[in-house]
Amino acid sequence: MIVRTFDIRDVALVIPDRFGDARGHFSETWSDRRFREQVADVGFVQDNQSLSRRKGTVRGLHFQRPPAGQGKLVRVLEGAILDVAVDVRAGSPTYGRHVAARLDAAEGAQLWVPEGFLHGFCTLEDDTVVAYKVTRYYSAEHDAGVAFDDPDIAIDWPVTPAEAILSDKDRNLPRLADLPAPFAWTA
Ligand SMILES: Cc1cn([C@H]2C[C@H](O)[C@@H](COP(=O)(O)OP(=O)(O)O[C@H]3O[C@@H](C)C(=O)[C@@H](O)[C@H]3O)O2)c(=O)[nH]c1=O
Repeated sequence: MIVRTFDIRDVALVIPDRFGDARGHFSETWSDRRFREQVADVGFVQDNQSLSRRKGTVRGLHFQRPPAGQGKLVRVLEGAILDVAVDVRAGSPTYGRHVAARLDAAEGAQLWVPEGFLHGFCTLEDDTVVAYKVTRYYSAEHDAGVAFDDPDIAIDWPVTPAEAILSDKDRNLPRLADLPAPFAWTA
């Protein structure tokens, strides 16, 4: 397993080993022991999966407010995404900055998005299936988000705001600066 780090502390790109043979390949996509030792000492309680039918679908930027904050380990089963994590930990030297990584089914790379980050993605192909493990259960009352095209965050999405396919909920999210407190984590 290869673990790549970024300028923003605690986010990581995880590339599991793949063992290929004449049939195809085999991969341990997550191991509790290895993940705790090499990436983050966290446990996961829920697995999520979404299908986005159209290329250019944007989901995000989402998070759950404390105390229901979630770390997410994101991977792609079919298709490809640009996956984004935005640091919103109060006091973090990289507050408001983000990392963006291409995740696709062909390579099998995963993005570790810790608690205290907004998360979102844009599909790069039709019929893209995203799967992710989360460290806390879904809580509708703590569910919150920030506009994917917030100019203060300035993510270089592969689609324009007019082209992006969004849920009604995501179309009406506030900017980070306008997010009602309390929302922040301490770095
Ligand atoms: C996220 C989630 C949603 N739901 C329900 C609520 C709603 O009726 C339906 C669709 O929810 P949403 O529109 O929020 O789904 P979606 O826009 O795909 O939300 C997801 O986006 C990505 C970027 C994330 O990071 C996730 O944590 C999650 O926020 O599924 C659950 O039952 N459990 C869950 O864990």
